Amino acid sequence: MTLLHDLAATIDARKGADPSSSWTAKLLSKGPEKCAEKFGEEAIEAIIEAVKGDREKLTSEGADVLYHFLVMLAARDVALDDVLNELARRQGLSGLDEKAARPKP
Ligand SMILES: N=c1c2ncn([C@@H]3O[C@H](COP(=O)(O)OP(=O)(O)OP(=O)(O)O)[C@@H](O)[C@H]3O)c2ncn1[C@@H]1O[C@H](COP(=O)(O)O)[C@@H](O)[C@H]1O
Repeated sequence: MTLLHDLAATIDARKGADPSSSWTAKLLSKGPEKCAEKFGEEAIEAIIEAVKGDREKLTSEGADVLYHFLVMLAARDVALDDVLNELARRQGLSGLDEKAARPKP
């Protein structure tokens, strides 16, 4: 189990929990659209710090992004392992080669 797996398990365990007891439960109770919106906000905050070049704030915002990404996945019942398996499938395949092999319109 990695830290991300532990966090995903904690997030899953918050499904249906009392929204007043946890931020995750509160966010999940608002539905997948709200979870996606929050992920988008966090991504934009990370982008701003990346553009500014503030490494410390980008690190902190990056953690927010990863956490809220996992919440967004959980809200749509997508398992972290499914995303990791997709990444594993792509391992060793150059992004440039993959793009060149796409069917031409
Ligand atoms: N990693 C996180 C994590 N990262 C960020 N957050 C919360 O995400 C919320 C949103 O952060 P913001 O700074 O955007 O807060 P905001 O109030 O929306 O700010 P504005 O948009 O209003 O400016 C805050 O309440 C943060 O505390 C997190 N909340 C929980 N976790 C993990 O999830 C676990 C379970 O948490 P609970 O569900 O709260 O028990 C925790 O033990 C942590 O491991």
